Amino acid sequence: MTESLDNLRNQIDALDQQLQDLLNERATLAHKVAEVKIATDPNPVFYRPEREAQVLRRVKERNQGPLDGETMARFFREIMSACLALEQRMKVAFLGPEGTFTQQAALKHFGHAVESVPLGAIDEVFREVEAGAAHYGVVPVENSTEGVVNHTLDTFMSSELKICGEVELRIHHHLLAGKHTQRDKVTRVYSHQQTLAQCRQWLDAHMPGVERIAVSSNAEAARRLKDEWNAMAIAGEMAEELYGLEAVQRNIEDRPDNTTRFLIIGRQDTPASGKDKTSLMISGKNRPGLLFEVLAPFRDEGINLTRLESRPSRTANWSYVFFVDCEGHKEDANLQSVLDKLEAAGNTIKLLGSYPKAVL
Ligand SMILES: O=C(O)C(=O)C[C@]1(C(=O)O)C=C[C@@H](O)C=C1
Repeated sequence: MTESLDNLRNQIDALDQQLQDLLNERATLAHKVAEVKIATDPNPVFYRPEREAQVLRRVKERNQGPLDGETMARFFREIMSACLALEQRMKVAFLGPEGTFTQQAALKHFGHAVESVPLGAIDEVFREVEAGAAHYGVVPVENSTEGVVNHTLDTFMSSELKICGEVELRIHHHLLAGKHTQRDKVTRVYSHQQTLAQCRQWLDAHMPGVERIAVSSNAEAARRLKDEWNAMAIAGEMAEELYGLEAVQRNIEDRPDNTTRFLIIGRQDTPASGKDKTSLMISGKNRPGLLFEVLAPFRDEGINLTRLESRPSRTANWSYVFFVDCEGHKEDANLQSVLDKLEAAGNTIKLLGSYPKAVL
């Protein structure tokens, strides 16, 4: 016999009560953790990315369903976010304005119990964290279609901040119209230059005569539709909602798996979480075989590289620095050995940080 609706709802009510009690019990423990941190450290660090990554990984591993592991991890993401806010409310600077994908990435990584602060440029995000005006910052670093965000890599050259996390976000772009847009008279489309590039084929096919105008962010593109009747914007859902726009066509990105990676930047090193990545900047004297020599120790130690980029060094023309991402933590013996070998060969190494691999 099927159970009555009332009976099932009574059972849900009882479980909700238990869940609520347990959540508050957990929050009380997090509060005690904060007291221990304050008592044992003159500069206590409340946000612990390595611990959060371990908790989220465990949630996914032990999950039995029917809810899937990803969904369950998102619940725990928010639970820890709220617990952390009881210890200290995090101020997280991001590449704004409100409604950017970077803000979406910040909330995906930290949960919603943080204060997110929009800033106008990538280097402003770095400076805000360096000055201690924000605890952490979030900046884009690469897109699966368009490649690296040069400005972010270049800013690391002049910053002592550490990478303490990464976030990946599936990026969907929508063609948006404002309340006043006359859809048959559109002569221009606004978006960030990276977005225009990610939608190039779609725009060629569907809006061939329309001028593409690059602006500072997708959110800025969306904002402009407020006072323009013959323009459209390309932006994501967050900007669409924030600026009250209407989607004319959804998901116009050329590649359906279009993904952007973001970095979390902070002032502290992050201990090992068990599944980590390390980012390095390596420069050496320009000579035949330099790149080969730089890469050989990684091969010898069996360390997998996940990214390799070269950028002008900005110290002399035609000299370059290599940005290398690899698996492992800087405290791992084999990575230590790579760093020793590279230094012994006269290269300059800047450790940009070891941090947990993205979990969500
Ligand atoms: O374990 C800690 O250090 C905590 O502060 C607790 C907790 C949690 O809620 O589990 C909260 C914030 C930290 O970023 C990591 C974990």
